[in-house]
Amino acid sequence: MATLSEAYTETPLHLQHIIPIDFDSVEEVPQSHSWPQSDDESPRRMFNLDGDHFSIPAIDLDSPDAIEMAGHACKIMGIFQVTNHGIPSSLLREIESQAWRFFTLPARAKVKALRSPSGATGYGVARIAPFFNKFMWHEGFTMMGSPLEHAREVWPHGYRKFCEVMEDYQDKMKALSERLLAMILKYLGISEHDVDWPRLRSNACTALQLNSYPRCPDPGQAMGLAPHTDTLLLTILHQNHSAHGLQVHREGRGWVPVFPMNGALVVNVGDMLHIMSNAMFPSVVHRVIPSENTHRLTVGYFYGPPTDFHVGPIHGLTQTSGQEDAARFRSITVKDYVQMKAKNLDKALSMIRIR
Ligand SMILES: O=C(O)CCC(=O)C(=O)O
Ligand SMILES: [Fe+2]
Repeated sequence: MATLSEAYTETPLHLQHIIPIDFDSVEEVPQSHSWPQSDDESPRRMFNLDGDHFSIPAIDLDSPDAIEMAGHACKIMGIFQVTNHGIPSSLLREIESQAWRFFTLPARAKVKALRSPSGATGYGVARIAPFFNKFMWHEGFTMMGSPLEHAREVWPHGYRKFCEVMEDYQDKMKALSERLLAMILKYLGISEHDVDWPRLRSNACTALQLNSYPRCPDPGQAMGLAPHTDTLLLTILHQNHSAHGLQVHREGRGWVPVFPMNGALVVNVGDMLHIMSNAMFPSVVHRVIPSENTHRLTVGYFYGPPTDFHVGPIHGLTQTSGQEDAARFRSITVKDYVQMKAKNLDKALSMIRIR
């Protein structure tokens, strides 16, 4: 069976869409990174960190209402935060410090871990970069399992700790993803049999992404991460509590900030859960705005089914006879959907929509 990494080999990237600029060497936002101000998506037009006191629901996973609250949040917004999630705060601090250790290296050291043109792991610009004609104020490091090969290039004698932390974090995030997914299925009244749960879990596609948004001389002109939805089932994001920047798009309200909450992790619905829920859960559109004062680091963990798994509206949700419940998407393998998204970005969902 193909791995998630192999699903990306069909869409090789040019080096200009892999190597980030050397953020240490720029004193102003270069043309290549300056987003048009007339554009609807312009960061300046939408820049509004203080005006709106909207906040996404925070759910205590130990609470007896956690299932109901998580399901409801998926339905209403596609995003929520969780506390009492069981991830030790020491591990969150450690992963931040390892991410910091990597991103504060000089550019010539970071490129030793550069993603290969047809690869999915390693250091580089965001994978969505080729869909935009301006570059983002962002650099990332993607892992699928052990980062050993890349880490050894960067620190020939000091890679062990980095690898240990990244592997430990992925193990714990996998368990948390399974727990959250089981809660969500329960909320939907879906039995584990209906989604072939043991198979879904057995070879899950997962990825870990360290994100860095260096301090930006003019954040109003720059875009940290352009608007997108996440591809797999669920994303769990750790953002440092002092670092704002994540925004979600809300119908009728525009861009609203997701303020970090100390110790909480952000969970959002991705395209595959949107498809499986037959569009009951929105795949939340989100983006990141850089800051003038803070170098922001975040850690995203993406969880999805195995590459050969067929993703489609869950049978139990489409069984009733009413039009409302008829399947809205055709079913597609994870591998095909990942490739379709790599080639078409936000058009991918509509390409499998049948009503
Ligand atoms: O860094 C963030 O706040 C969001 C990251 C994100 O959306 C992603 O990695 O897909
Ligand atoms: Fe995302």
